[in-house]
Amino acid sequence: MSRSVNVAIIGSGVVGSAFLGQLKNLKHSIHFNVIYLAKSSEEALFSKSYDPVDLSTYATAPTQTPLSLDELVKYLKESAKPSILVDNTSSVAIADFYPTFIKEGISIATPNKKAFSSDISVWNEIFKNAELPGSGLVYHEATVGAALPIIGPLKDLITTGDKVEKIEGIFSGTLSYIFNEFSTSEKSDVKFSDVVKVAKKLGYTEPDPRDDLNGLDVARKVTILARISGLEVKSPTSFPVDSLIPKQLEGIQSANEFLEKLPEYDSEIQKVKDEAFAEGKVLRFIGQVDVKDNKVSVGIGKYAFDHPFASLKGSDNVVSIKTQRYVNPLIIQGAGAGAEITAHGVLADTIKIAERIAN
Ligand SMILES: NC(=O)C1=CN([C@@H]2O[C@H](COP(=O)(O)OP(=O)(O)OC[C@H]3O[C@@H](n4cnc5c(N)ncnc54)[C@H](OP(=O)(O)O)[C@@H]3O)[C@@H](O)[C@H]2O)C=CC1
Ligand SMILES: N[C@@H](CC=O)C(=O)O
Ligand code: NA
Repeated sequence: MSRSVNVAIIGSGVVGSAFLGQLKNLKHSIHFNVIYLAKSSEEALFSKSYDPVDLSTYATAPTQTPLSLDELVKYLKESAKPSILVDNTSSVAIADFYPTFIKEGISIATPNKKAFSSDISVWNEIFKNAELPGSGLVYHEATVGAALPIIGPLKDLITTGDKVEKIEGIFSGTLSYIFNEFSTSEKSDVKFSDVVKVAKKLGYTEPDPRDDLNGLDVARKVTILARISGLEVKSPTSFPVDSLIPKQLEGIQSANEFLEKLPEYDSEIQKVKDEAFAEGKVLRFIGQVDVKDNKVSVGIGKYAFDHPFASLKGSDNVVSIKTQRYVNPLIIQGAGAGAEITAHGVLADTIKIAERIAN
């Protein structure tokens, strides 16, 4: 008989619905039995008898109120098979519950950065519990650079005895696009506020572009990489993070009003771009982890026209990892955001877990 696992999925937004599509079409020797699907915080599909959720009809099938997280733990523990929780939300409440899921033997695959990049106490509890006998596994490759292989290879290097010296990269698909368009090796008069508006129109930004421009998303990714590399980063606000939101616009309520007023501040960032251009450099929004000097930072950096970061295209991410073994840094580059790209990273993690726990 083929091996199988039970799967509980939370969230069916941009990444979640792509994940459900890929899982529906998955061909694998292990059977993935979806016994719980919370489509949103209001609607869930599950049954007391653990009948599989039909992924062809989930969008229109009748729903129930989701289980509380305590109830979900109980429901999964009482199912006859090992279980994987796939968290495709950005919920802090769910992230704060990861230590409990793991302690109770439920494994986690997720692109949700919150648990790994908030207060260090949650991180410590997750990885302390993951060492307990019978605990669940935790895979979160898609929390940095979507499916790009960053976390897995970094952990492999460290586990096998390498020492990370410096990690530097462009970790935001949105800010990559914005700076790749705004600051180029060709002279251009394109305005920062216009590029932000186009990025929003193309669907690259968060619904409120300030959630990209404030640098916090990059700070979260950098926090994760710094912690894996051995630095005790307290939180994503415990180190310098440059915000691209002009000080004068910080108090504004609506995203639309913010976008209307942003052109008034174009000259500030234009000046920085022109100065860089005069030096033969472009601007890029980068995250840096300097393990040797115990320093983490997020902000605008200047790179020579012939530097690999300067020739980045579209919304690609790029990460440079310098270690004792990789004296010439290991460079990982490619799409670091998007529904299908992120979903396949989460599904690949789900499969990796299943290969270890299915019975
Ligand atoms: N989009 C991308 O390119 C990338 C995304 N990620 C990460 O992936 C995660 C998902 O992103 P994305 O799909 O874009 O975000 P969305 O906002 O599109 O989707 C999140 C979904 O989660 C649902 N949700 C929130 N809380 C709960 C809950 N308690 N129970 C059930 N459902 C809930 C929301 O529904 P509702 O609000 O209606 O309850 C929403 O549909 C995030 O953590 C994001 O940071 C990572 C890499 C790239
Ligand atoms: N908004 C993020 C998406 C995933 O983390 C990005 O632009 O990279
Ligand atoms: Na990744």
